Amino acid sequence: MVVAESEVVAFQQVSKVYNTGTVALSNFHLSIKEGEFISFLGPSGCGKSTALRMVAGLGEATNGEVKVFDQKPLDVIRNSNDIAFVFQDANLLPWRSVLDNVLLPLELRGGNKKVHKETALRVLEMVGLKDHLKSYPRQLSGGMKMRVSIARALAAKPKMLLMDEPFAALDEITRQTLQMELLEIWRKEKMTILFVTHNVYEAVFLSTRIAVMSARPGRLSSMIDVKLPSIRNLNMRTEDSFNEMVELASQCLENSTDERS
Ligand SMILES: Nc1ncnc2c1ncn2[C@@H]1O[C@H](COP(=O)(O)OP(=O)(O)OP(=O)(O)O)[C@@H](O)[C@H]1O
Repeated sequence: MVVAESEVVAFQQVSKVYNTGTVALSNFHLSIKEGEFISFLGPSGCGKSTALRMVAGLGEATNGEVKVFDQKPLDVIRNSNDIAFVFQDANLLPWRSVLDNVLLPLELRGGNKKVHKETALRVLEMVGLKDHLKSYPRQLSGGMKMRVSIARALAAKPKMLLMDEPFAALDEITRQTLQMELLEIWRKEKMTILFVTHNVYEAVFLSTRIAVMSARPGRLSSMIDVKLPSIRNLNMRTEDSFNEMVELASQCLENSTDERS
């Protein structure tokens, strides 16, 4: 189990109003500690992606402040590789092989090509793609494309992984396999993971804590400590303790939706 220690992300009374007038976040307050696996759970349009994107420096707070490693997110992005982002769409370059897609961000950074290749091979092995190095995206299933996308993010050795509904487009079996693999990577690499989902089961299965957000404008409606063993496995889903957590998260989600009125 990774021990949560210092604060790595702080949302301090953050409000976000887009120039269309949409209030996406209102007084959003949350502190995330090193090594946590935090899911943002909430109804569609409640500002989950907006919050996640702000951690990556993609959009500034209208009011309040977001701090990452006690710095402005953009400064972290500019000066380090500490943050990596995985989107729902794998966003691979179709003309580059699996290996070359993972190598691209490393090449752009410059440095030793041999070391980059070793790094790329290591992360591709972690996601189970070492036998597909020369394949092209068109030859891969949706799950394999997502594995490449995760490998590409891991290649930079980030301290924090931001994931915006990465498994939403995958079938249930692939989704479960990737969830298990992600937990394994999280444990081995000792990263902090911020994960957006609107799937209650997924949030409970993956997270150490769940930030339940209320419908627009998004606020933190409740924080759930997921009281399950730190090592998760797929059989847990049939256990009472798991289903009780799902029940609790569903109830919080329902209450957060009621807060709209
Ligand atoms: N660039 C933008 N300009 C204007 N409005 C935006 C922009 N991005 C998001 N919004 C609006 O802000 C609100 C929150 O959007 P956001 O994508 O953060 O929600 P979400 O909870 O991630 O939604 P979903 O679960 O459907 O992906 C929505 O009403 C959305 O339409």
